[in-house]
Amino acid sequence: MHRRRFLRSAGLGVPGLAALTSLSACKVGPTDVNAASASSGREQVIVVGAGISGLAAARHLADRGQDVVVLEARDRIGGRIWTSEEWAGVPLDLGASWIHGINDNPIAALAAKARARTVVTDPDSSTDYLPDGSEVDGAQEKAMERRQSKMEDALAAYQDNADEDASVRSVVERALRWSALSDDDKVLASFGLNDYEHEYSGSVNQMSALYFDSGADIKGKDVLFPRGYRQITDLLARGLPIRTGQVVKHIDWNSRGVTVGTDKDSFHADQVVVTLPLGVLQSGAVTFGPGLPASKRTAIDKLGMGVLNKCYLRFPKVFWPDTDWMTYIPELDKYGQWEQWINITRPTGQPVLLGFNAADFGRTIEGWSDTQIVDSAMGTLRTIFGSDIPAPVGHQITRWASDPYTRGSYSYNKIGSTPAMRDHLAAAVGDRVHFAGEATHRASYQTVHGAYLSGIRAAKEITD
Ligand SMILES: Cc1cc2nc3c(=O)[nH]c(=O)nc-3n(C[C@H](O)[C@H](O)[C@H](O)COP(=O)(O)OP(=O)(O)OC[C@H]3O[C@@H](n4cnc5c(N)ncnc54)[C@H](O)[C@@H]3O)c2cc1C
Repeated sequence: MHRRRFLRSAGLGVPGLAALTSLSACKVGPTDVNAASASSGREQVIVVGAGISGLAAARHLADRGQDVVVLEARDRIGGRIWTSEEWAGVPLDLGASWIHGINDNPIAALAAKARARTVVTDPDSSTDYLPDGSEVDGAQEKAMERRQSKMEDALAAYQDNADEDASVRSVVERALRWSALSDDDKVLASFGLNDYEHEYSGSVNQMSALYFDSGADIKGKDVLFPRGYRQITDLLARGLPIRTGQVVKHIDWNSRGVTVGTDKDSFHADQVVVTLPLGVLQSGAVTFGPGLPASKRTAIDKLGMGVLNKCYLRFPKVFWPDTDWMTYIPELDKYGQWEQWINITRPTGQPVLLGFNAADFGRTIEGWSDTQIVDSAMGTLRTIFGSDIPAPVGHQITRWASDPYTRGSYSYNKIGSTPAMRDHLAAAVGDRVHFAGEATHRASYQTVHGAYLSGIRAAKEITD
């Protein structure tokens, strides 16, 4: 989730529209994705995974006349794009919400093609609350901005001068002379550290100070989809042969071709595009024969898979301000808990709040029951808005780290990793096995557009 309100970001620029594939020349007519052929014949290309990168690759290949089949473990497409229809008339995104930076963003072009309505959210439209629930005033906000600039300057100086990596936390604590800070100052600085965790999904104890922000800068406004992000994946998937409920177990290749074995079938093709999330690759749930090159195995081991979880709460009425964001600065013993909230009322017209939890706390609460999570969220909301606020009438909660088909939310740069490792992750093996997915995009990892562009890149390795 990219929301740099207090912090400046530096970067390289988002890749342009050139890669946007044509949607007009579907090779196969419109079909229900689940109704694709049940045979396991030989295709030219197998795509593993029906997330945005796999769909982008398959779309590109099918539009250029390749026989392609997409194998997807889940009973739905979209992967980390997942629009819940559980509450009638209120589609909610449990994975990605935003197009981050609409300027030159291929997803913005797809949204226009899908005629999908978007709503801008403004990181500066925010109400911020202190540990006791009182609102941050102008002077306090200025002080926070100064502190956070200091943190960012310390990290930038480290990147310029250090030749050894260290954690974001250790560099910041050293620069702020942590042990000499008052508890109040530590509370504010901790809030700043957790902001990095919400942006990059890794723990600041493990995030690389040298490379945590190595990705591209976000250009333009952030927009979200009141009718859900699935409009984008549905558009890309139209007419593609997609086999859902196929859990890939092994991918083997030799000079004659590729065999992909699932829990049900065996598929054969000339080439395969693998879009398994980094967390799945790390888990070893899918084996590769005759084995992956050492550089790719190192990249899989060293890059980090972070966590960002969502908790939607639906109330009988609105009791919060009409800013897009609300932030809460907790006491030190509640580090990282319920610090960031977004007001879903404006996009949906419904009294719904969305609370985020990232990194360690985001991971910890996956072991809690829904009731425990909602109680914990309500504790923070009651501190801010008082004990007489209504109880929620519904909730929807994600547990991305426990999900066997992603094992985390998105990749981040962990101590010991380097940006070049993303290129190693992306590299084809033996001209038969191609790799895509958000973690393989050096400039725009962590994003939908990065994943999309990686799928196009992998497909072009086959067609160009
Ligand atoms: C909570 C959350 C919020 C986010 N917010 C944003 C945002 O606002 N904006 C943004 O740009 N990005 C956001 N992201 C990141 C974005 O969602 C991802 O970068 C992007 O969707 C990843 O696409 P992908 O194709 O690489 O992977 P995925 O979408 O994960 O696709 C991989 C596919 O492979 C399938 N698969 C896994 N294992 C197997 C197997 N063994 N056999 C067969 N299939 C398998 C999975 O089911 C999945 O469908 C968010 C992510 C999360 C989790």
